[in-house]
Amino acid sequence: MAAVINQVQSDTETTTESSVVNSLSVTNMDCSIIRGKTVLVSPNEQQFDLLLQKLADRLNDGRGETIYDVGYGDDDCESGLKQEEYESSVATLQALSSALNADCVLLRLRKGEDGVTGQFLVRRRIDQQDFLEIRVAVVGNVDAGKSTLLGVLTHGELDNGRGHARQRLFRHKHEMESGRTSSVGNDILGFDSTGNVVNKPEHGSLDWVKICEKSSKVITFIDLAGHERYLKTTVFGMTGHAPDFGMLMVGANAGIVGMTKEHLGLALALNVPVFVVVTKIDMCPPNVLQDTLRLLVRILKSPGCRKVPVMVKSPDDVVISATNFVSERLCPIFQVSNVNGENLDLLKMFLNLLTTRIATHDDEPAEFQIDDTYSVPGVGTVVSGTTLKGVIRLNDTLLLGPDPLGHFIPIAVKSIHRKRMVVREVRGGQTASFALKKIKRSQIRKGMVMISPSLNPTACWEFEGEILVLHHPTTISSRYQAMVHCGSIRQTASILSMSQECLRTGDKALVHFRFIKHPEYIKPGQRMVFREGRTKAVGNVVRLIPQAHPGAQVSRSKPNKMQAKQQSSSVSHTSIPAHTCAPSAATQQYSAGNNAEPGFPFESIRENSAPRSGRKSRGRRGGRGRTTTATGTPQKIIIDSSSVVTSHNKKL
Ligand SMILES: Nc1nc2c(ncn2[C@@H]2O[C@H](COP(=O)(O)OP(=O)(O)OP(=O)(O)O)[C@@H](O)[C@H]2O)c(=O)[nH]1
Repeated sequence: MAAVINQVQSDTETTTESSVVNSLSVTNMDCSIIRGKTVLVSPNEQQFDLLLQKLADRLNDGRGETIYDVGYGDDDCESGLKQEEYESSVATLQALSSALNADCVLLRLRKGEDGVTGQFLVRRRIDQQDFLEIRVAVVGNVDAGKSTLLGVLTHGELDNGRGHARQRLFRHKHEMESGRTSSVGNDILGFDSTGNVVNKPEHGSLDWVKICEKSSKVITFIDLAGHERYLKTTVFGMTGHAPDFGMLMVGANAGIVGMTKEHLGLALALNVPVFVVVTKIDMCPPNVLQDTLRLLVRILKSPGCRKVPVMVKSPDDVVISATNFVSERLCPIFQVSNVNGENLDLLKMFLNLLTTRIATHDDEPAEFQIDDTYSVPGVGTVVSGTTLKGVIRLNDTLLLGPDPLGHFIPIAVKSIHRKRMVVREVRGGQTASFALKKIKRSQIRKGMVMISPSLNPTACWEFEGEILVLHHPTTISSRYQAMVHCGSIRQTASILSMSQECLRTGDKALVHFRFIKHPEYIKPGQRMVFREGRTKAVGNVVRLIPQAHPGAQVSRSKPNKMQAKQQSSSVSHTSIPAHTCAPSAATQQYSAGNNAEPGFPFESIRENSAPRSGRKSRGRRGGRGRTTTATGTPQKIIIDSSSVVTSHNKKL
């Protein structure tokens, strides 16, 4: 055994990881010889090769990292090794890891009656050009401590309780003055291959390129606004920035107030797994903290939410919750203080163990959604966004569009940046900025895409979506105009017809939408959420209507009853082609939740006694009751009504 390990260790010095794996003559893996709890104790050469191949596959699947169990048999009752067996197993795992240019770190050691077991993080060592990227959307009510926590995590300095740590994160003068986040901001936290934080602020600011160069994994926090006034921006951050996870922040003293449930509902609707961070435990009386936690647990367990809350209090809890977090049902809860630093280590450890949810789809044609545009002096037009599929390389020519006429134009990628670092390629799941050749910024808008020409993209004016109304104060009927958010698309659309005459809270319907300004690039299967004031409906795109063209005008007059019946029956009887999508699990979950509890998933649970701090929902121009509707995930839809017509034909 020792000879095998020594052989592999000396190999490592002279061979690269790929050559080691390629040199393995493991064609048809017979995994039966590497089963059982003792397989790592003293593997023969063939077993070692198979173990190496298996670990390499697991690292590839996990984009450079995996959690490895030592001493566990195929059956739980078989687990546990003698101390010396365990030590030999760990030595083998270390040899396997270093043969693959990876580090191996103990996460959890258990000594039971049956023997010793361990869980290890195996992570590839730093590649200066590549790192695993995880996006975490940070949501929660105003003053929950979102910006403060990000300042503390990324800059490594505690807060003074009066907003010291958040100052570094604000992007606008008015944010510094008011202490309120109003825009979508990004902050990064890098971890090296052994799980240590690499952020080292120099003169108070962070050098993103240095962080990325030293990191095997980078967490990007999408810092969103807590105030109701900026909900539209927050929704855009959740839909357009494709977060892997949501971090819901709750101030321990204020409790579940204001936008907390709204943001939780939004994450649920978008199928984004959520973990909760309760802040300010240093200044919160124990009975108030207990009340907050009790209410939080009740909300998470409620029929509309159906989560399994887990209080994280020790490193073991972190490992258990992180390894099971892929399932959207688990909801870890952390209790931290940004002032005295209590439990921040547990949170960092959890962040270090998060794994990406978006598959790379490297072999598929490239798709990139644009969420922002810039004009950079000396560089030209720059677009930023998320690569949804495929690989985009320097000098690739992609199709950019759709323009107002629905056309896509060829465009060459002049340079690529990932987190301000110059790179030669980006792949699915990664955010990036591209400098584009020969195009003006004014020709590009958020919501456009850059697509591989092989996809032959077409723009769409009209589509059908299946929606479930979670809550609406009155009814939604045809001619309802609302803003649709779909991935990074944000545009007003009209409802042309519905499978029901009107929709009320708890209703599910097939709805025919039409964009009012320009066509968009959307696809069946995209998640949809409707928002009106607060999150009220979810759904997904079911079918695109290709024959619709810009000349087709949206009928503004209310159809008579007969027309409405005809319209509704034509929609409800529309046959859905094979390529269209079945209702998503989330829609069904909401549906189930709503059967039990019509309306907003948590409507029946009363907030705690703390008063709501948010203002009344008002439009940007202060108009009364400007309503909004929404949709969401890989590409999500949110409808934000600019004029809502009730069943009595009155504008709200
Ligand atoms: N004592 C104490 N104060 C905290 C803690 N976390 C944040 N604060 C304070 O709470 C206040 C609000 O924190 P912010 O980080 O601005 O809250 P926010 O959630 O980002 O608010 P918006 O950006 O408006 O959504 C600041 O004065 C912080 O110093 C904590 O753990 N303990």
